[in-house]
Amino acid sequence: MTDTRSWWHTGIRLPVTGWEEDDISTMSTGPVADRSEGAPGYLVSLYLAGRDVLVVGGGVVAGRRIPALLAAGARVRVVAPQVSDEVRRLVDGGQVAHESRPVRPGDVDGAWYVLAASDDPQVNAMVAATAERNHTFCVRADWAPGGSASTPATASAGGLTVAVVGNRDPHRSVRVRDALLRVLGEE
Ligand SMILES: C[C@@]1(CC(=O)O)c2cc3[nH]c(cc4nc(cc5[nH]c(cc(n2)[C@H]1CCC(=O)O)[C@@](C)(CC(=O)O)[C@@H]5CCC(=O)O)C(CC(=O)O)=C4CCC(=O)O)c(CCC(=O)O)c3CC(=O)O
Ligand SMILES: NC(=O)C1=CN([C@@H]2O[C@H](COP(=O)(O)OP(=O)(O)OC[C@H]3O[C@@H](n4cnc5c(N)ncnc54)[C@H](O)[C@@H]3O)[C@@H](O)[C@H]2O)C=CC1
Repeated sequence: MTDTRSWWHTGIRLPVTGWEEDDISTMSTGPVADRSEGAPGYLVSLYLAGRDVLVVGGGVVAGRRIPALLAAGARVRVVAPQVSDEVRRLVDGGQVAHESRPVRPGDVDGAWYVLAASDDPQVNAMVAATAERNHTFCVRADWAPGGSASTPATASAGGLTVAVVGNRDPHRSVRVRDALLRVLGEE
């Protein structure tokens, strides 16, 4: 049995403790709405040194993003039943903590930033909705409008970092990022 609480600006009901499959139907639209209205993101640079970051899922997307989190000094905790060889190497090397099990809502507690990168949309929806309730920014890897943050295509050169984020077109963002990197090289 799960206690639920109305969530003020969407009416979505979120579990206060525990999480059952049945809860998902009440939250699967994710935290929502404004994103589809085309408002641009407000760009910031997160200083994550010593701060807890939760990564849900330990596959291809997690493996691509965790190195950048570690480079920023984040304390990365991966919760996933299985991890890729790349993530396994980071776990074995002591660079990230890993809990080998399905994620639970309480895992979001205390995180400054969350990556919902499992391959199960319902799980990502639960994680994004729980992060929303906690006022923790969250990227949802399978369906960006359901999250509250996006991962830009980035590169650093000459003491500058460029970040390109578009409208869910990562290949275009990568092309523009690479073009900007050439400009940085000439600067
Ligand atoms: C919106 C955003 C939100 C976020 O996840 O943060 C998002 C969303 C989604 N991406 C999807 C697919 C892919 N994305 C990539 C690659 C990258 N995606 C990245 C960022 C972002 N991706 C965010 C902002 C993007 C922007 O607005 O510009 C990059 C730039 C940064 C990074 O990941 O580090 C990185 C390039 C890194 C580099 O090369 O340097 C690849 C290629 C690959 O994996 O090799 C594929 C495989 C398919 C393909 O090839 O097209 C899907 C569909 C998932 C599905 O099919 O279920 C969604 C979901 C959706 O659009 O809702
Ligand atoms: N945003 C982006 O840039 C991209 C997004 N995607 C999307 O992101 C998702 C993940 O993609 P990949 O990393 O390629 O998948 P993957 O199959 O490599 O890894 C999935 C991970 O999720 C974990 N997982 C499954 N159920 C879980 C649960 N209940 N709790 C915690 N972890 C759980 C698995 O153990 C595994 O570690 C997919 O849904 C895909 O659609 C895919 C490519 C790029």
